[in-house]
Amino acid sequence: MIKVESLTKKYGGFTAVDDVSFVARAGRVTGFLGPNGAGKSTTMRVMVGLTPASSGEVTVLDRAFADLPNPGREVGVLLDASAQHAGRTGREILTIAQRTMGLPRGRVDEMIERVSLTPEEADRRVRNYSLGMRQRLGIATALMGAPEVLILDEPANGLDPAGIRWMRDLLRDFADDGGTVLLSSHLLHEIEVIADDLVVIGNGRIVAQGTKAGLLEQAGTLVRASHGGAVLAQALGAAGAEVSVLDDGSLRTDAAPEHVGQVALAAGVPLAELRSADSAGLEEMFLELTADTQREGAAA
Ligand SMILES: Nc1ncnc2c1ncn2[C@@H]1O[C@H](COP(=O)(O)OP(=O)(O)OP(=O)(O)O)[C@@H](O)[C@H]1O
Repeated sequence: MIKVESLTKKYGGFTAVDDVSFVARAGRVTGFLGPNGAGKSTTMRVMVGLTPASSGEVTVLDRAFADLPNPGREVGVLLDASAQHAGRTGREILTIAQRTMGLPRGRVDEMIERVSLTPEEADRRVRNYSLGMRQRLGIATALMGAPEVLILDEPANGLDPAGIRWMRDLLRDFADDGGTVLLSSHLLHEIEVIADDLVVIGNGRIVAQGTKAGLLEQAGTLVRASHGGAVLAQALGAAGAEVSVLDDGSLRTDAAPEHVGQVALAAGVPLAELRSADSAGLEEMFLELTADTQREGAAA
């Protein structure tokens, strides 16, 4: 389990992480989601003792990371796949990790195989690795000590579609075996398939958190009128529903689809589409929640 309590991180006068609290539980994959610069990496860096907190605290398995006697055996960390000595081979990097953690030598080959690097690739210098190969090497290092917790910053970066599926399966199995997985992404679709819980951050603040199912429910209903969208929005508002207008002119509302259908019928508005919000609805909600932090000013 990872517990973040009222964490604040300031760089001079700038608050990168602002009173953030959440828990990543054992047996579950927690997706840490937010646009570029939202504060995900900073939170994770504090988590593993690379950056001191300005206030608040983070515990991993009920202890501060610095107090874990052999951290690699308890927490697997992948923050920056490129932060490796470029002149070393993948095998050398894994061997250093294996020795530091006091593990049997055979563990290196086991991990190389686990992340599907070929022996020839493992003997190549990291400067010649593709980004996807670096990620695989980083995941191999993180898994080396058979930890209970995985903390991964944007692990899907650079992986091809088959690699992304491979990683999903790996993380799913890890959580199903009772492990805790926290993984960050700026792309909802990248983690929503695998995450059980989501923590959404924007501008250093948590803007939503909960189970994926609960957040999907909150994402409500999507409705698109053939014409008369404004009339429908007004009628839904008059019926006590919350309504927001999306970029394509469709509406997102907290009213149930059945209720929306009744309101549309009463208002004489023909519908082109009516459905419970699925992942597209979650994406819209994510964009709305973090709208003021999106550089492109996306969302309604
Ligand atoms: N050492 C530092 N000094 C000053 N500001 C920093 C420092 N490290 C991070 N920041 C700022 O803190 C904010 C949060 O950065 P962070 O890297 O945590 O975001 P992120 O959510 O991981 O973004 P991305 O998805 O782009 O990786 C950014 O505005 C960043 O510029």
